[in-house]
Amino acid sequence: MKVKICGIKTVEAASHAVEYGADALGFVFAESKRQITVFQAKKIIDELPEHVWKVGVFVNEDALIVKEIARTAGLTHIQLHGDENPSEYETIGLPLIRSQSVRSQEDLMKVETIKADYILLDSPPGKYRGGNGSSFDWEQAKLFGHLKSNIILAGGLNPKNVRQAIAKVKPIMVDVSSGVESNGEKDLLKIKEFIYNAKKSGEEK
Ligand SMILES: O=C(O)c1ccccc1N[C@@H]1O[C@H](COP(=O)(O)O)[C@@H](O)[C@H]1O
Repeated sequence: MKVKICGIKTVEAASHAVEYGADALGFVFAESKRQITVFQAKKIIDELPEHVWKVGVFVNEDALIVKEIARTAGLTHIQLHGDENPSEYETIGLPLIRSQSVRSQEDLMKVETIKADYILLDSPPGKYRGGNGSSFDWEQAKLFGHLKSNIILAGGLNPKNVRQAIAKVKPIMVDVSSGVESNGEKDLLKIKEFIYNAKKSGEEK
């Protein structure tokens, strides 16, 4: 099971997450309490090992701006978390992760039409387009990861529920932001516990 820790804002949180086994780190360039600048992201990314995915999270940002941010910061993956058409971002030349809110089976049927390298299942937007700490009914997406091999599960995950979520949906990767924070900041113990619990639930894909 692969793990992405999103909303990274410090070298300390990034380096500990990698030490605990994170496969991917997310840097939010969209409107969010976790938003960082391209230069803050670059400073962190410059310290990271090559194998770790450096994922830029964007909401309805112009493709040329995304490309420039990706080049400057050293991103390896682009997460589109708004209403974007992924085909407009293909020329960036990086793997694309497209979010899909899950309210119903109809939402899951839309996944078939999305042309992206990875599909990220998330709860519907709250105050921000993502990172709101609320989960959707995983029963809706039961065993969806067995139907498609590129599913990332997100939305309200935390160290206590991640194993149950993985068992239900069978994703290739889990993604968390709010669930590994205390008082609005990344909590190193929660990050460690989340990664341990996710990796322990097996299902290497
Ligand atoms: O993390 C954010 O602040 C954020 C802001 C805007 C778009 C996406 C964002 N993060 C993504 O949201 C989901 C769910 O996060 P949470 O665990 O429920 O807080 C996840 O995919 C993050 O990558």
